[in-house]
Amino acid sequence: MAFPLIRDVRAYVVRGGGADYHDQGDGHWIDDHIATPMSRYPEYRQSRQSFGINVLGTLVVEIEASDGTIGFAVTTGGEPACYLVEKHFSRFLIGRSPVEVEKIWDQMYFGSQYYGRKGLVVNAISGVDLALWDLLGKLRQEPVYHLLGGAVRDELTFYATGARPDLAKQMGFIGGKMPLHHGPAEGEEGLRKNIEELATMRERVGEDFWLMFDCWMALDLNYATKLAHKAHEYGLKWIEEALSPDDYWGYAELKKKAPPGMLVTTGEHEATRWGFRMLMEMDCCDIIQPDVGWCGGVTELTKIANMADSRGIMVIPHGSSVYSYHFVITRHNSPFAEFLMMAPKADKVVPMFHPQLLGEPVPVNGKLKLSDKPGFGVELNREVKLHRPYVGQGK
Ligand SMILES: C[C@H](O)[C@H](O)CC(=O)C(=O)O
Ligand SMILES: [Mg+2]
Repeated sequence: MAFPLIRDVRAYVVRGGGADYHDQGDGHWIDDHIATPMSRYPEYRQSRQSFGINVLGTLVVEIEASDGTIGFAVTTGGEPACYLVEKHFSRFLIGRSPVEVEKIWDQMYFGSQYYGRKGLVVNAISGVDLALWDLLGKLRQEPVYHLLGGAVRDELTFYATGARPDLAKQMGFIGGKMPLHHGPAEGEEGLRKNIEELATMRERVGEDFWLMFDCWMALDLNYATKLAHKAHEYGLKWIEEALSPDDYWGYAELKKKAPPGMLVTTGEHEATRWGFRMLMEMDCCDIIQPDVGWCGGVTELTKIANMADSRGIMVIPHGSSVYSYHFVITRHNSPFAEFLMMAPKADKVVPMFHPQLLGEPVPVNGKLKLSDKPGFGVELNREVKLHRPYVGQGK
């Protein structure tokens, strides 16, 4: 089957929520005194926006084929990622067939390796990769999960991330992951408050509902170990991203020191097969949590997940809405998915990437059946303000 060639690649910045889900207005639970590596500075403790967590905004990548079909994707990366896509990566796409997914990924990665390898550059690569899969699905008139091998179960099952696991339970989710509010700089009192919050939630949700702490890279090994042992008493299911993503040695120790039965999870800020190989070979965690918009896209996530599968490690992708749903539904070692509660009070289910996607599906009673719409099954909401700061070498 002959495919139309790629004739244009466009990259835009969008502000206000969406894929940059930390870019929210005042009073949102996601910016309410959450422990971070910057919490050691009192002036950056109350709000993550104060140190610039939302400085980038969303990157939108559109790839247009010569028959006018457009694939698109959103991820975090904003203006610097637009520069990379338009000025560097578009050369590996324009005039090429959209079926060359592997070759295009390889050329983007190795063509930028001298300044890239992780972080923003891999976010930009991920955005292009996801837009390419969306284009392929739209050209073939098939959902991406068909292209990835087909569903291994009928529907997705979700846990919720947000400030109100008690409400998440009422909404049908299987568990609730709470942000950790106090880090090591807030001493014993902060530790006590963290445990009190867990104890309160445990009382509200009962014994069997999963409760987890998301520590967003804020802790050191000693604090994380103490927190894990104190939280064990209240049945904490997992302790997430307790340490810096670079501290593989710390994670390996934490996994040894965690109470029996408590899972150590990490990986949302890790990238590529090589980064995840390190986490797995060093026995850093029980569950890896790649973000498909940050780890290298679906092309790279497949390689990461295959490695994890061979080691009996679960892959529960971080957030990412439809981009992770189409992957999770195809994998036995991804038995459930994350849903980020983006309602400011975490009291209702709203689309995770609102307002950037049209037709974004959401769980109902904690479950979701994926549609058969082509690509990732969503359209770009053109009512949001799209800003194209650079123009590359397209039509
Ligand atoms: C709630 C966390 O601090 C963060 O904003 C989201 C995250 O790490 C997750 O969903 O996992
Ligand atoms: Mg997390």
